[in-house]
Amino acid sequence: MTNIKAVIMDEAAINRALKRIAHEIIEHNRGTESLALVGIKRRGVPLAKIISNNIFEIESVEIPVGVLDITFYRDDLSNIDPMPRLNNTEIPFPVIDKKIILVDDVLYTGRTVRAAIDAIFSLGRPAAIQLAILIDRGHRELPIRADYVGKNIPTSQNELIAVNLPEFDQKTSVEIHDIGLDSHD
Ligand SMILES: O=P(O)(O)OC[C@H]1O[C@H](OP(=O)(O)OP(=O)(O)O)[C@H](O)[C@@H]1O
Ligand SMILES: O=c1cc[nH]c(=O)[nH]1
Repeated sequence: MTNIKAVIMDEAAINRALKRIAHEIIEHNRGTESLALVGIKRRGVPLAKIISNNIFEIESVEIPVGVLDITFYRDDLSNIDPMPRLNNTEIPFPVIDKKIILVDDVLYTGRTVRAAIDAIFSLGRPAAIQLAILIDRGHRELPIRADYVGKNIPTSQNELIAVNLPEFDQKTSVEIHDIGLDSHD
């Protein structure tokens, strides 16, 4: 059971961050040439679509959105493989020579993003891969960093970041939860 400790971003704050990220992507890449977005399921997908819509509002250019489904592979009900694996890919464009912007809701250990980078390279050689994240909560276990960050939220290991989006959660917010690991200290 987790307890909500605080609401860190409301809908307006999330929308502002995603508009800023759209501007930063355009600025960093000096336009939209060769850009493509890839959302990591589940919550990275609606975020990638919002960023694509925001870029359209700014530049009147449609940036394609692909989907990667990466989950922690379980070999039984108790053991979780330390490396997340690719389940499914819906990338409706060639990745060769594209500047791919990976999009996810939370960056934590970096293992999901590592699997996503592997998945992209298995499809071809992109010109570049960049990373857009709504929340960077720290605790990286791999040398991975985001190029575009909605908000940095320093956390402890006994906290959890919950990104709520209407597609899955019937609300739009970012919450910090206590997962109660300290309850017996
Ligand atoms: O940096 P990492 O340690 O890999 O953690 C980050 C990942 O964890 C969450 O996914 P989750 O497996 O909870 O699935 P969800 O997107 O369906 O919430 C989140 O959406 C990221 O994809
Ligand atoms: O706090 C976390 C860590 C990984 N994934 C999440 O969605 N939240």
